[in-house]
Amino acid sequence: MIEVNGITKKYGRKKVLDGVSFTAEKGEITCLIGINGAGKTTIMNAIMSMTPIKGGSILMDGDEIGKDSYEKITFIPDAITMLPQMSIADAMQFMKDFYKGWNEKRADELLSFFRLKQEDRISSLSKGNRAKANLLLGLALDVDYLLMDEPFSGIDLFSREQIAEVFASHLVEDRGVLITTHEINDIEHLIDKVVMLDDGKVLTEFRTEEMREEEGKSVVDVMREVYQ
Ligand SMILES: Nc1ncnc2c1ncn2[C@@H]1O[C@H](COP(=O)(O)OP(=O)(O)OP(=O)(O)O)[C@@H](O)[C@H]1O
Repeated sequence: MIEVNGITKKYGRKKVLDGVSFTAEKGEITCLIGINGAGKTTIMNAIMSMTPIKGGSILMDGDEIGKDSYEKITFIPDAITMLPQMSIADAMQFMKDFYKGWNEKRADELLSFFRLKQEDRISSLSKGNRAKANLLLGLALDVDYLLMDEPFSGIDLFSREQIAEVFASHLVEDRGVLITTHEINDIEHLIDKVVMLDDGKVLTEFRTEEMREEEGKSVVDVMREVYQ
């Protein structure tokens, strides 16, 4: 489990995270929802130790996050970080050379699942295929937790559906997924837990099934109540 306990972050005098706490369990998809500037990316960066936090703590499976955590977690940013002149095959080879946890079998499976061609250059890919290649590179790593920043951002309906399908498949298996998204409609049925943020604070945190069964509300219903 990833436990975020009361983290605080300031940029200059501006408090961008103000005592944020939530948990993300293994085997579940947890979704961070919030309007632009709510603090979603800053939380992801804090979990990956890419930005220092001022107060609070972040634990993974009971231990404070540190350099050993990188064996267990990966961050898939909203844009592919590979050089444009690389082919998908080059990018996969790069990952294989640099990451112990590269799972070649899963990478090949993802390649055919997304119908990507190894020989295609990153620069020649459509936005949707670039997002899929980006996901492939992260999902093929044998880690327990996957952090994904806006995997659906700016891509067409069919690509979004295909990406959503991967979340429901064995390719994610029993790993813990923490995702930020605005495109809640495509994955609402797949999400186990929602954390709604505004202005650096958690407004509400709930399990989607409980919300549906006990209050008869969808995630979008709760979003309307909370943000409007
Ligand atoms: N390097 C930085 N320097 C100063 N302020 C920053 C920096 N990075 C982020 N911020 C501010 O921190 C706040 C939270 O930003 P963050 O990117 O985490 O939000 P977000 O919820 O991910 O937004 P978006 O949906 O637009 O990606 C915003 O007000 C942003 O302007």
